[in-house]
Amino acid sequence: MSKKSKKKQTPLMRQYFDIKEKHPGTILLFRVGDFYETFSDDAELISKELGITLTKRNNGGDQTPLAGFPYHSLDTYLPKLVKRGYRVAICEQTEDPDSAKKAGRKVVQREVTEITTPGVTMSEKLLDHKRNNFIASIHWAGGTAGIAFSDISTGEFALSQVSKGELDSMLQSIQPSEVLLQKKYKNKLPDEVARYNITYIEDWVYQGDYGYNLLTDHFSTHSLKGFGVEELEIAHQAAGSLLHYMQETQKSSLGHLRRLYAYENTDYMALDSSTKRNLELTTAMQEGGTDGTLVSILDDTVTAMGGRLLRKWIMRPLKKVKQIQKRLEAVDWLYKEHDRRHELREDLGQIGDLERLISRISVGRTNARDLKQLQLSLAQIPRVKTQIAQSDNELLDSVNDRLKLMVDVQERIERALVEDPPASIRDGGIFADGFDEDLDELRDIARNGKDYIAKIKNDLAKETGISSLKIGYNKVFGYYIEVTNTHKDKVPEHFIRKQTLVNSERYITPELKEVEEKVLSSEEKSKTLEGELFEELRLYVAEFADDIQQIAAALAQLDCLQCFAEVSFRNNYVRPEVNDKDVVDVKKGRHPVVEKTLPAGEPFIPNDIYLDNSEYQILMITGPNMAGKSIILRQTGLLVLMAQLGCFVPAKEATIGLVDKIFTRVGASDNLAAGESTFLVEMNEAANILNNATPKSLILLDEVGRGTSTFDGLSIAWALSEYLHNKPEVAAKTLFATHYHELNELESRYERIKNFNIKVKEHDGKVIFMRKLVRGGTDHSYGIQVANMAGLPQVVIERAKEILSNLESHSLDVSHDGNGAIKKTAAKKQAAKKTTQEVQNQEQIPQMTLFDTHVDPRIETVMDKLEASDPERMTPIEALILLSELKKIVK
Ligand SMILES: Nc1ncnc2c1ncn2[C@@H]1O[C@H](COP(=O)(O)OP(=O)(O)OP(=O)(O)O)[C@@H](O)[C@H]1O
Repeated sequence: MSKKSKKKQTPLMRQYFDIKEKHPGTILLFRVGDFYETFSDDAELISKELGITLTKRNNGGDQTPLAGFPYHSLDTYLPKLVKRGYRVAICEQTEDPDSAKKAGRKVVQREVTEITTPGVTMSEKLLDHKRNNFIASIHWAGGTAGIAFSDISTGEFALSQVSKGELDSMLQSIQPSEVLLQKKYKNKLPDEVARYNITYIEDWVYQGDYGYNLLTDHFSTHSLKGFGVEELEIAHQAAGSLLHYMQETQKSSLGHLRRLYAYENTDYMALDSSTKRNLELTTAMQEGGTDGTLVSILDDTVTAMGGRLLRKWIMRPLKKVKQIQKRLEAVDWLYKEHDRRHELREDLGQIGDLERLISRISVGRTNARDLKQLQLSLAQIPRVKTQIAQSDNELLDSVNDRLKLMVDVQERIERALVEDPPASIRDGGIFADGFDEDLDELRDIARNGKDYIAKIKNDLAKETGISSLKIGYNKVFGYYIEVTNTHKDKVPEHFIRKQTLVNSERYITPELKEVEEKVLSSEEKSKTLEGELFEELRLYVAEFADDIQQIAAALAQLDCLQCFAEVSFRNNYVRPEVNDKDVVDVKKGRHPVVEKTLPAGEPFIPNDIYLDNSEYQILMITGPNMAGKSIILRQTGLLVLMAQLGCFVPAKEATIGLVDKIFTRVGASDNLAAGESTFLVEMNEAANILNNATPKSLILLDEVGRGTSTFDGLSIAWALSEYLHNKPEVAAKTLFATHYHELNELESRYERIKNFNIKVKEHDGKVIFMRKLVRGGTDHSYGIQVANMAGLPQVVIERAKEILSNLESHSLDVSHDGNGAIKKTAAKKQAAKKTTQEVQNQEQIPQMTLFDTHVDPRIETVMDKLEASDPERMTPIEALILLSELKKIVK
């Protein structure tokens, strides 16, 4: 805005644009009387986003667009804007119009008091009580990313340094609602962060000692050694910039951010981002909600803190046998103690969200109800302690030790507040009678003002002997004493004459004025005093933020443990044996989610899985589409993961040799990252597995190679299996589900590869799924039968059968996927032959007669057409047209 145009503006608009300029990238809600107004571009934006009428306001001759809403609608509109990813600054009037007038100002002073952003908010309307709301900041140096994240609503603040490759998985665990980056990345956004809501910060915030100094200032420490994060220098910049941003937006001290901790990955099982997604731990792959996820089955926590911790646990299963056993033991005790567990659930259920309560209390965005809830929650602690006191269990004992009673805080709040305080801290009525003498007096005066004046009147009448003395009130003098002229001579000297009327005189006395002052302002004063007392109480409680945060952490842990016990009991899970050995042995295992979601009357068929590093390292699992291959794979992954969470598992018996990492690669069509080639995604994931697996890992490969031609895919799958078998450093336990029956050949060549299949029966041309994993390979796909069951037009099915039998009678061992689509084109034939040849030369695999070179050329054309078609997307008419085209070719 040029100076000239500034000159023309009205004072209010000038003030608006000045403040707006200081808060770039935010929507400025500008308080004008009882309204929050927006102008110019902001007005156009919010009118569109919130469906509010757009009007115009005179601005020094110009018309500026204007849109606003009443101040009491802030709670409705603010969350809407922030949920849509906007940052919103609230600009309040910081003085009343009278003071402005007295000071000769044309407009009242205004100030931005708070900025709410997707990642920095205390608003309950924006927060999900069972989820953290993290904001992260990232700083890259060389190949390392320093990352810091915080949830301002709970006081959590952590930092870490990871390789570029690990960053994606880390962000996946944290799922930040906002990511801070240096401005310099604006035009070259790194891939790992592209899908997040980015806020760009001035480059200097990430430079030099600024961040480090800001952190040490905030924590009042000389260094960060005490937090064990001194060495994480790259992450200091990230943590510093994050603190800078949070301070800027909150405009408060953030006293509840008490510690920094290093978010280390080494103590936890590694789950890369695709594994977290594929195993559907907290987010469903299809709709993105929680239905059908592991957390939807496991979460029966009864506190918000427990709910949030559970999500963190699920994203970071343990990797140390001792720690896992400790959790299992605690769960076991709670599992067996049914009565105690039920009572504990009741007691915990009465406890409010201590983490968020103390955060709000610390930053001052709170009210008396929060304090009351804190008190009532703390009052539950003795009951909780009693439930676990008898456990004689290491973990539960440690929880018990950390549950301090906080008697002083409780008593102070209890004494101070009324039973059911109001939501507002401005209107009084918060404090109990008897808590504060001055307040009692003020309330007494306000309540009994008239009695008080009457008493004074009686006292004065007695004192002066003027029985007709009256006390009256008018707006000019306030309270006054009226004495008729008859008694004028009895008026004592300390009466001050104010007015002479025909028959009487009016007086005041200092005592009367004092009382008047008290009566008239007692209500206002008592409100102000209550405000001060509240602030005092709030600050007193905020002093205990650290203790309360620790209690919250202990309660969250206890809640998760009882939740595992409850869920395990209800779902008939068993306690797994977790050890350091190299065997995963599950008897009658079930898929925790699928067993709950099958249609009524359809039982889940349990299966055994045995994996080790000496004989059963790679299980090659074949079976028709829909047989249950993917389910077996995922179920094994989830079972291992649950065991390492310290939860019981859906099985009859389970021994889990510790797994350091789980990798998954699921079928190409099951998971398509937008815009990326299916095959490329698949190969990236496969490469990641081969580069990072160890003999302690568990790999779940579902139809690797499906994204390319049969020969390429088969060759890759073959070579990959050999690599995992032959290379000792990566010889991980592997489940390999495949449609390539040719891979069954591997069993005879490699000692630790074993064939399994999921049994089906054929009856009247239909497939009956037995869902049983049995030893041995298969050589039949049943693809056409499954297509039939899926409702493909009969004419297509019949023709497909004809083509298949033709192909087979031509000894054309063409590999086809389960839907009958033939995977071969003339152009690819040469390349495919070459690939096979190369594989054969290098590895001397047995001769596979995949293609007969004496194929009728018409078949080639049919095959091309079929390959180009997608029966799943075809309408019956399109299928018929294709069929008649095919017929013409082979005529
Ligand atoms: N053990 C089981 N008990 C009962 N139902 C099962 C079982 N396993 C799988 N199912 C059912 O079969 C369906 C298909 O299973 P799944 O997706 O694992 O098949 P698939 O062999 O991987 O198929 P495709 O090769 O087409 O991907 C599941 O959605 C589930 O409803």
